[in-house]
Amino acid sequence: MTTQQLIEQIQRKKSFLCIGLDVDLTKIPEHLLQLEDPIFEFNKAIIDATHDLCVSYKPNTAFYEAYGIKGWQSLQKTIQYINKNYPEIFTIADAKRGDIGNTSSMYAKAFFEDLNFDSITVAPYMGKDSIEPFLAFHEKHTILLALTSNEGAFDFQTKKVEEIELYKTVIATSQSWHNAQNLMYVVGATKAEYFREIRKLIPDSFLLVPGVGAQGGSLQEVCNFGMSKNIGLLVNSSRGIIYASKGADFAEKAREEAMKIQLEMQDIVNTL
Ligand SMILES: O=c1ccn([C@@H]2O[C@H](COP(=O)(O)O)[C@@H](O)[C@H]2O)c(=O)[nH]1
Repeated sequence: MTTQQLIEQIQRKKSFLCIGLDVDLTKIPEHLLQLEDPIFEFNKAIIDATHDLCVSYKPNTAFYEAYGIKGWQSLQKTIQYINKNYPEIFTIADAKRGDIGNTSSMYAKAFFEDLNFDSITVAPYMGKDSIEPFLAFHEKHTILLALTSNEGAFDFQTKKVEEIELYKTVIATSQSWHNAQNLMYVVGATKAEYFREIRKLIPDSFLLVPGVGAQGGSLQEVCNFGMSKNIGLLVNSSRGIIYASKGADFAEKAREEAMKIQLEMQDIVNTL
């Protein structure tokens, strides 16, 4: 998917919501556990109930890898279901990969070609040659961890190296890499006060923003400091939406939670 197609979808739906599909079998309704593939059935119901309110789904691969080969099959069925039924949706494999070049090429093939995701999250720690294999893919997007939502982000990411905070060096340096136009960045909603500085470096890049909902980040603050002229944000909530109810009404309740966020986003989009 091109960035322009993503922007058009945001304008059409008046939403920049990304719903995280982080399926934990201990948290889903019990009646689903009797089915052949409970993870896929859960995702399918959530997707059918929310696809018009969001522009993106983000399965975190850990929640699938944890269930071995069956988990990978559920992930594959989920992405195929989205691509077939809701092709306008921007899909994110939250896999946080990155390795020496030839290994990164294989990760890129796995997620972009075999699974056919639109994007993948990657860790910048191994540098340029670990990320450029992902950037080489046409109409695919590589989402670099810049300033993450967790407390541990302060251990390294905000530390200064030669007077500059590491997350700023990651952002500025990565902009010089080949095909840097295919980069997006992860910035946590819990770090809203940093968005103004980040926008000075990358005024137009898309930011994936996890951390509203269960982690307590504020959508309004993120938008105040982080919005670009084309919105430029994909704000993610996972647990806050998909686990709104453990009963038979789980999909309906997930829709209600997604709609609360989308209505807030609609007001924000309308002010542009
Ligand atoms: O900085 C980061 C990077 C990734 N995540 C991931 O996003 C979701 C958030 O889930 P919630 O349930 O809405 O808290 C999850 O998959 C994280 O691994 C993040 O939270 N922060």
